[in-house]
Amino acid sequence: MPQIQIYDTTLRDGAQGEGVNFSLEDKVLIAHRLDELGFDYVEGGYPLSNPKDAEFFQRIAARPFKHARVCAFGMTRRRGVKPADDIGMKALLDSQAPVITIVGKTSDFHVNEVLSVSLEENLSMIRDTVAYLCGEGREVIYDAEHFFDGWKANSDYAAKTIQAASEAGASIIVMCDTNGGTMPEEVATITREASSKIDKPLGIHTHNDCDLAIANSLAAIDAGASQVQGTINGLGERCGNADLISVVANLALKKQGYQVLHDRGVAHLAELSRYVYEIANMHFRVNQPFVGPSAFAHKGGMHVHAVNKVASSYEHIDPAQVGNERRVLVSELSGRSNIIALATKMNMQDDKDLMDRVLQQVVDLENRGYQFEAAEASFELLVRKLAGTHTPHFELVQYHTSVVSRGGEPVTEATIKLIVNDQLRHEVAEGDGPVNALDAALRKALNGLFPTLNKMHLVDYKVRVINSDAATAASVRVVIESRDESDTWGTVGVHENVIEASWQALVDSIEYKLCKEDT
Ligand SMILES: CC(=O)SCCNC(=O)CCNC(=O)[C@H](O)C(C)(C)COP(=O)(O)OP(=O)(O)OC[C@H]1O[C@@H](n2cnc3c(N)ncnc32)[C@H](O)[C@@H]1OP(=O)(O)O
Ligand SMILES: CC(=O)C(=O)O
Repeated sequence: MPQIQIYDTTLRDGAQGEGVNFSLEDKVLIAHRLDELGFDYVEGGYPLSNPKDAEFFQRIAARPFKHARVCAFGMTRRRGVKPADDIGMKALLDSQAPVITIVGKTSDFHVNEVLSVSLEENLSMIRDTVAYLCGEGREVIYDAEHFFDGWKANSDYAAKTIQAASEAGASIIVMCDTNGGTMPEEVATITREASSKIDKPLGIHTHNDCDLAIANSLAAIDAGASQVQGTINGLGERCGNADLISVVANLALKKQGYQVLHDRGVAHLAELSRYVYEIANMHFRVNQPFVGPSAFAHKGGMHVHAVNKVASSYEHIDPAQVGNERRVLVSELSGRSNIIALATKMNMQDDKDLMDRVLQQVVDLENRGYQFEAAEASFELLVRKLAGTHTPHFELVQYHTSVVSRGGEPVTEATIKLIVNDQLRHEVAEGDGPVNALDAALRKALNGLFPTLNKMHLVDYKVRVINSDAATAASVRVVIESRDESDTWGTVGVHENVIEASWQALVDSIEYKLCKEDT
């Protein structure tokens, strides 16, 4: 079975994506995670570009990878300069990286119009650079920039560029669809043509400008490429690079005959994807294939009915194969099967009368603007309340919020009166806004009695107007996402008053946490 090398460039090409900015610490953490999961190459950055990228390689040298080879990225020598005198070469060698990835021009158009050198000088730049770095004992991977565009425009010249790199000692020639505009059938044809021109293996590096980066990567592999470059979650310049999460999952689970990473790596793809989003401080792409929270989320009543009988009826793989999980969503599109599937977690699925009442209540509440898809914790509390098994941990007597501005920064305050364990608790707190102040006052009133609340915090707060034609009398829906050390959960509140809607979602969030601790 051919082994396909997985080359990650999240830390270099991924960092070229808009809004992506990794600290040195972030880069080191991600790099080690990739190594643990069996990635073959990890490109750490461009040492000439900035001190952070240069330092990255020192950090990896101090704590080397177990499996992966670390690569430093750079371009061919500058025009008219000997490699030994080129500051780019010096930075690459100083990085001590055992692998150096060199990008060079393939397209005569780019050589003439962008680099502004003769076609011959570009060939010398490629040859000299690769030979010099190989002579210094490094493995050199050659990234042929604008490879497919160059090949279509002038295949003779494009072939000469990769022959120069190959003959100078590059270990692999990587065909780059730099502008992301190539179609899969062109990738396949050109890969076959290119492989007849050199006796080195080929790799593929694609961009997603036509939403074809993954298809193009797979097309090249089917046509004989043995390395695929890409990034976690498809981060990268413009529309991004090929998403290695999907590339790996497709190679390991959908296509026959390829070996990638090792089993442990494939089963941890969901975790890896979320880890990188978390470190990059980006939101998950909910419908991201294989690993997104919605990738195996079933909403339509007929789907859930079938999945409850045979999971494969609406799932192309078992979600556990990539470390994801099946979810059943509750909404106005639900049938009894959705409710039963969720109530199974609470062991209440056999109470048919209860299931009917829950379904009725969900449909009524959704009609009033509630949504339970992102508020599974509110749904669980609803089921417990209808079943008569929920004992609230506290009871509201009253809350009050105020915002006072005397021309400067407004001061927001909340007071709260609660009955907890038959005692009246009365607390006041300030906050950035009314919801933050309410949250602070509520915690003040409860923390002493329920210390586990210290471990929970709100991670997201969303407000949405749900019947906008009613102008200021419109209802709003508030969805709060909360987290503790092990779980994330969503709660919902709906009211004409945003504070009351927030309060409902806040109370559900805290009640859910306390119920979780009771069981
Ligand atoms: C397809 C890719 O993604 S390649 C990677 C792209 N990534 C980045 O550019 C991020 C890191 N880059 C950087 O930090 C900077 O661009 C540096 C340090 C590399 C260079 O900075 P500067 O010297 O200020 O040059 P600048 O970025 O303005 O322009 C690029 C220069 O490289 C030259 N160049 C471009 N490609 C190549 C190449 N393959 N070989 C040699 N020179 C090249 C250009 O002609 C230009 O030089 P010129 O101004 O003498 O014509
Ligand atoms: C090398 C590279 O990042 C590209 O050509 O897209």
